[in-house]
Amino acid sequence: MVHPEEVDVIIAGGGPAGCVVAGRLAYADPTLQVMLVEAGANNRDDPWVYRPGIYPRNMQRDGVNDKATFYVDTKQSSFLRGRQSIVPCANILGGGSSINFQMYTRASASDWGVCIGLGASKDDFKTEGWTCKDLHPLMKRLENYQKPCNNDTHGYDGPIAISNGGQITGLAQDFLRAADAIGIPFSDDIQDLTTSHASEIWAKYINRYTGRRSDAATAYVHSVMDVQNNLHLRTNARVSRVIFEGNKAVGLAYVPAKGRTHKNEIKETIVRARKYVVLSSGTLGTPQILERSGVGNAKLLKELDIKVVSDLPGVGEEYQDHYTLLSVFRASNESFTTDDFLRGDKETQERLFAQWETSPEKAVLSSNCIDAGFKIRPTEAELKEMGPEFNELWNRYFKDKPDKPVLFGSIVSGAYADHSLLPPGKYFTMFQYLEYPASRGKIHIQSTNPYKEPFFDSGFMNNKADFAPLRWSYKVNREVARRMDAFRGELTSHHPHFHPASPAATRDIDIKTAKQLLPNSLTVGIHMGTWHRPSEPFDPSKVHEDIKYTEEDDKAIDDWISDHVETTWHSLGTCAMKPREQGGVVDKRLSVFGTQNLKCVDLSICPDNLGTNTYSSALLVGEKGADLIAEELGLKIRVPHAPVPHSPIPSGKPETIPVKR
Ligand SMILES: Cc1cc2nc3c(=O)[nH]c(=O)nc-3n(C[C@H](O)[C@H](O)[C@H](O)COP(=O)(O)OP(=O)(O)OC[C@H]3O[C@@H](n4cnc5c(N)ncnc54)[C@H](O)[C@@H]3O)c2cc1C
Repeated sequence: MVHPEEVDVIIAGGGPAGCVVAGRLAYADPTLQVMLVEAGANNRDDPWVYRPGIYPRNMQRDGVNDKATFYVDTKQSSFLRGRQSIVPCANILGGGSSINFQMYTRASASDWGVCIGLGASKDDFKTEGWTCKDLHPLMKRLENYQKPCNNDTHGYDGPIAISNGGQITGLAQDFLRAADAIGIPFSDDIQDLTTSHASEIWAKYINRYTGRRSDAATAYVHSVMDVQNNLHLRTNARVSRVIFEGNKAVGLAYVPAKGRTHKNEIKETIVRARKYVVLSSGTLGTPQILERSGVGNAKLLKELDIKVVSDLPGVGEEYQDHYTLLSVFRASNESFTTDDFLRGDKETQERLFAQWETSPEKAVLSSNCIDAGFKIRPTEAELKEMGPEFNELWNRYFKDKPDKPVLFGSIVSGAYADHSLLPPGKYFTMFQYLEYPASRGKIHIQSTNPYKEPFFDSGFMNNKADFAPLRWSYKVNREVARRMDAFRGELTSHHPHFHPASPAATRDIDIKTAKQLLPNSLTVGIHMGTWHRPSEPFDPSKVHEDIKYTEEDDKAIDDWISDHVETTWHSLGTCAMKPREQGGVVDKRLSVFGTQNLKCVDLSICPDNLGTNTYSSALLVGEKGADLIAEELGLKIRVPHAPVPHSPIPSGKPETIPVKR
């Protein structure tokens, strides 16, 4: 079908937020013409999208798998000891929801504003209409929650499936018991918007009946395109700029996804929008489109010879993320882990792929094998050891907001690593996320050419306050790991390099486990001085003492943080919703200051960080944006949404949302 040259609403970027806006508006009124323009490929029926367990492959950067764009720090960072960090970002319909790790969490109530169950009034978004109380009905509207639950904060009729997936590994239960032993109690549900120090079986964006990933395009866009013909999808099309008449947005220009044209000419296609242009190209995409269109810091725009439509110095500033550290541990040979599958063992792969085809409702691949996790806050004693910079932040930001965790931790049943670099054996990985870093970065275009890389400064660790909680995080996670029954040592390459004589020095696989792994080896356990420091053999009744760290050990951890801290892929904040004079880019209705008919609807609008894996928040911002636009168009959002397609349904099970008509 030829695409229309004019529609009512055009949306740039098909990530979670863009898919919600496109799907909700199109479904609300079948006469409304809506177009969604996405730079990446269509995700529909792509088995490398919908099978949950293959998700690590999405981070392969091999020139074939182009489901992600990799943003690299333009300059070396002194805060990272001269390193340039890399932030992968989705480049496919569904955005992050098509490639992410599918971990389900939700932001704390005070991240938005005062909410049910939370005593004090805390309001990080500081914007009318955006308190947790305002947003809670929308949080419920998007969820098809498939776990047993003893609170009423979740939703059951929405298009996004949330469940435990096909299986929960034994390592998860082991982790929960060990976490409890160091003072992190188990809870049924820590995603109730207020719990900030407890552990749980960690839910996933996976449909428990079909075993498929619950991505936003399938839930919101394909569902509508299956039953109506007013939603026009254009994929492999990169939006270059907004078309303005004066300061009124009247359309979009897009170019082919790859700049391979003759003589590198820019071949733009223009689509006009009668009512709204919506930018949903994500935290790193949206500010670039705005700047190419003349919305941004006037000084920068003039330097690039771009006509200024609205002078907004905040565009591209205040980039935020969560910071990940991961430490890898040896697991007992009896443990179930995904290592053989990820390593490429043929028999294991054939078996697990076949299992997913025949029994997706209970298959290993119907899971991300990230089955348990916790949110934590430091104790008074721990705070004393965390230095003045973090204590200042604590007093200002965390102390009076008891619903805010400082860190998330979760266990992966396998090594989240390149298996070609690992010795044989089984592993588990401790993921650790700093939820509210004080550091900030920025992104700005360097050219009007949409194919030219922008200037990017992740800003990772450029505020000293972020070192202490990450150092604490490493220690806490190590204490949990050491107390697990499956623990068989530390993979020393994936830990800080402590002095070999330090009692804190890491110890690798114990000799008994190594001999089981390599029974015919002539070298297991040979004396090689400091090269070989095996763990003690496993003793189920051992009582553990916490490891003591010296100043020198702490310095080794800080260096390791600088060398290895990474993105959590949770970018937000570059087009903040706050007053214009404070660097704001959008108002409370998500309209871009100084323009007409132009909205930003994605995580770039967050004025402050959100303590969560951010898919839930991107969906929520999309739901809120859809409501605001629908209201202005005089429409009402229809619930439940169009039935989510799952065809071909592998097991013959019907869709999970029973649609009553
Ligand atoms: C590898 C990875 C793992 C993650 N793991 C989790 C997890 O386990 N749990 C969780 O909750 N969250 C996770 N996230 C985060 C979550 O997926 C994101 O926060 C969420 O997708 C952000 O939604 P968004 O709509 O703001 O933007 P995005 O998802 O970034 O979507 C933006 C879309 O716009 C498109 N685009 C960009 N520029 C243009 C342009 N010029 N023209 C047209 N289209 C454009 C992109 O291709 C993309 O599809 C992960 C993200 C990644 C990348």
